[in-house]
Amino acid sequence: MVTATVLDGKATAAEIKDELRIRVKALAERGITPGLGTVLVGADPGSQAYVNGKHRDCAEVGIASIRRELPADATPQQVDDVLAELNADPACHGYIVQLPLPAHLDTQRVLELIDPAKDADGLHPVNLGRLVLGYDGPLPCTPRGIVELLRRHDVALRGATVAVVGRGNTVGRPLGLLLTRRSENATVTLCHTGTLDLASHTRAADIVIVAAGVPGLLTADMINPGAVVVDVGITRVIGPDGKGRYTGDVDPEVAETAGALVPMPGGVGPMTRAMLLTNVVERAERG
Ligand SMILES: Nc1nc2c(c(=O)[nH]1)N[C@@H](CN(C=O)c1ccc(C(=O)N[C@@H](CCC(=O)O)C(=O)O)cc1)CN2
Repeated sequence: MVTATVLDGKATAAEIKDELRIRVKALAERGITPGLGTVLVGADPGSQAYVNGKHRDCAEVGIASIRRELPADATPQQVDDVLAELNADPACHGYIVQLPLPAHLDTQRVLELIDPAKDADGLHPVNLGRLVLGYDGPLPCTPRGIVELLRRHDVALRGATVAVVGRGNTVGRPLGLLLTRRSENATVTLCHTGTLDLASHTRAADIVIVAAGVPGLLTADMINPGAVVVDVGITRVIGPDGKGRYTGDVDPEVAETAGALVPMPGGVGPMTRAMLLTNVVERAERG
């Protein structure tokens, strides 16, 4: 039985898109149409679906879409050329390279070729460095989406103890940085595969955010009753019926012990998409 309050990321993302539509109209009055570019290498069905979703979102709020697709066996030079073209295109205010890239491409090298000013995902080392230093810049979309969702649902971060499970560069590590900024002022424990006795850290936390990519990792006995739990995990598993489905890092029984739950699906994913649009609109507003 779900007794936790469900923090609905889909509904909150819809609210944010309504707000963005108004900001995009104001930009149109100044003769500016924000443009989001996507670079997709290969034909992974999941990645194709995410990229399609991003362009649907753009159409909903009035952002122009710029799509670039390369075959799975694209050479590093072909990728470099596409990035150079988007870096130079004034109609493109920000763009993303859909991850994961095929194994023969060096992801870090590719991300470093993005003009930091057009880094809509906030994953360029310059922008991660700005986050470390507390300077303004595009923020990574998933961490930003989590903080925004908690803020809009009045989950107090100031003084809260937060256990973040996962130290990846796209979610866990930047999320720890975001939550410990002066404006958020949470106290964070960043847990990872080297953490001894994970449950002792999650049980001590007011808020537990799980981004480990391990289905069902967080079980009900690992949290303080009433804690706020955020499921960031999204792993494709094959069910007993032989069909693929996505599963989160939080065991369903957690919903009986947690005070509030950000579920998967319908939580962090839609917020990630909304933050991508926000990063592009902010960039266009800065001119
Ligand atoms: N360049 C990037 N690549 C990837 C990112 C990213 O932020 N930037 N994140 C993921 C994929 N992703 C966006 O690209 C993404 C994944 C899932 C969702 C989402 O809304 N999921 C749904 C559930 C699954 C579904 O219905 O398809 C949900 O949580 O409700 C949005 C975006 C890896 N690559």
